[in-house]
Amino acid sequence: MEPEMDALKVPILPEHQSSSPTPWSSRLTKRIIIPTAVSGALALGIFSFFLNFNSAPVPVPLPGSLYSVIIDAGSSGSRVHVFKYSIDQSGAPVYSFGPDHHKVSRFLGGLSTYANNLEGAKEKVEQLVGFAKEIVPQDMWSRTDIRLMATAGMRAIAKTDQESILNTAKQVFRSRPGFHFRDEWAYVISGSDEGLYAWIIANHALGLLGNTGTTGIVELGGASAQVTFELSNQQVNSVDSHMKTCNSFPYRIYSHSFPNYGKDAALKRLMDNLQYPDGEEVEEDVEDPCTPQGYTYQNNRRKYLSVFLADESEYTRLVAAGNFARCKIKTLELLQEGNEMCPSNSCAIGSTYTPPVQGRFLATSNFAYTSEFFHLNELNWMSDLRQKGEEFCQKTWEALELEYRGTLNYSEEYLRGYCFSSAYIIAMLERLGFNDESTIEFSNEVHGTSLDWALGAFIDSFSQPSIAPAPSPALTSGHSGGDSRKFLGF
Ligand SMILES: Nc1nc2c(ncn2[C@@H]2O[C@H](COP(=O)(O)OP(=O)(O)OP(=O)(O)O)[C@@H](O)[C@H]2O)c(=O)[nH]1
Ligand SMILES: [Ca+2]
Repeated sequence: MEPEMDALKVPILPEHQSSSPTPWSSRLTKRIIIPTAVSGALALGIFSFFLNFNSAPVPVPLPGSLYSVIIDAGSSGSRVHVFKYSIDQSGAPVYSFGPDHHKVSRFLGGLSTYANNLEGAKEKVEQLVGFAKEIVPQDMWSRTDIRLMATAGMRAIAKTDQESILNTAKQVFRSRPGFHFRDEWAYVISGSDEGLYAWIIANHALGLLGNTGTTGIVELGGASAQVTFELSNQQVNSVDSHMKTCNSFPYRIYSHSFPNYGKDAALKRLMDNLQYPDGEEVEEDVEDPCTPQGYTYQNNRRKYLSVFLADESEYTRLVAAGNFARCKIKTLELLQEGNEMCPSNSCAIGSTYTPPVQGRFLATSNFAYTSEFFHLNELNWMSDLRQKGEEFCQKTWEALELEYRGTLNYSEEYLRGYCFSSAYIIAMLERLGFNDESTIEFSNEVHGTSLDWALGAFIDSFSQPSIAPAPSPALTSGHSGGDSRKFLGF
C-alpha cells in the first residue's frame, strides 16, 4: 500500500528566473511604495490572472515580506537558516535562496553533545535564535515560524537525552517576545525525510521539479549517509519508497538514511573493528591503513567537532599506517557488515535493500568536501580521487602537517580524515553501483543555492498548510476581504 501522496506546491519564482526579489536592504522603502499601488496592481494581477489563466502568469509578489526560520541540528554543528519570502496573488509562496532571501549562520558543535550540559544547550539555542532575531524585523516575529529539526547525531543518543535537549530548546522558543512556535516543531527528523529534503532543494535549484528525470542525491554527513532518487518502475519495500507531488507531478522516491555510515561515524567503527575485532581487544598492535603514518590517537575533545572522533586515546593498539588499497578493503568490509541478512540480492550497504541507482546524481557534503580538498574536476573525478587518495595515504602525518598547516581552511580534524574518506567514498559509490562516473558529480551547491536539506524542508513546509505562517496584516488588507487563510489558498 503506497503511503499517502502529499502535494508540494513548487515555488513560482525559482532562483534562476529573471525577476529579482525584493532586496533585504531596501525592504523598508519597498514596503512603503507597494501598499499605495497595491490595490491597482492586485486588481490588475487577479484580473490578468483570470484572463490568461492558461499561460502561467508571472506572479506579482504581494506587499510585505514573510519569514521562516529552520534550525538544522546536525551531529557536528547547528545551522540557523532564515528565509524571507512573499505570497503572490494566487496565494502561492514566492521565494528564492539568494543572499537577499536566505541567510544562514553555522555554529560548531552538535546539540546532541549537550545531554549532560543543558545550560550549554540553552545558550547554544539562544545564540541560534539571536541570529534569527537580528534578521527578522521584531514586528514580524510573532508571524515567523521557527522549527528545530535534528538529524543523525540526535538519533544516535538515548531517547531521554533527546527529550531533555529538545525540551530545553522548546523553552527558549516559547520565551517572549519570540517567534511563532509549536511544540511539535522541535523534533528529530527521519533519515528518509532528511534525504527527501536534500532531493527537493537540489531539483528545485536545477529547475527539474515537475517532470520526470530528476537528479538523485547521495549525501555523506558526519553521522549518517543518505541515498535518495526518483524511482521509475522498480519495486522497493514501502518503508523506503515515498510519494511526493511537485508541480502536480507524482514522484515515487527511494530515500534511505544509513545511520552510522556518515564519514566520522564510519571511521570510528573502522577503528573499533581494528582494535576490538570480535568485541575483544586485540593482544598485538594492529595497523590502521586509513590513518596517515605517525598520527597519534589522542583525546580530541578540545579541538575536534565530531562527537565520534572526540576521543581517540582509547585506540592504544592501533598503529597508523596509511595505505589507500588496504584502507579501501577495510571500508568495503565496513559497508558489507550485515550483508548476510540482506532480504534480497541487492543490499549495497549493510542489510538494507537499495534499488539499482539510475539517472544522474549529485554527491554532497563529505563527498564534496573531500573532492574539493583534492582540487578534483568533475570530469573523471572518481578516478582522480583514487589516485589522490593513494598519494595522500602514503604520506606521513608529519609531512602532511608541514604541507597543509597554515594553509587556507586548514583543519587537523579534516586533514586526519582524508585518507579514510577518499577510500570510503570510492568503496561506497562502487557498492551503490556507480561504475560510470559520468553519471555522478560532487557539489554542495547549485546555481548559488546551497544544498542544505533545510532549504528543501522550507519548500516542503508549504505543502503542509497546517503549519503555514499567518500572513502579515498588509496581505489581508490588500485583497478583496474574506478569510486570509482562504486567500492564501491553503
Ligand atoms: N573537509 C571538510 N569537512 C567538513 C567541512 N565542513 C563539514 N565537514 C565535515 O562534514 C561532516 C558534516 O557534514 P554535515 O552534513 O553538516 O554533517 P552534520 O549535519 O554535522 O552531521 P549529520 O547529523 O550526520 O548530518 C562532518 O564529517 C564534518 O567533518 C569542511 O569545510 N571541510
Ligand atoms: Ca547534516
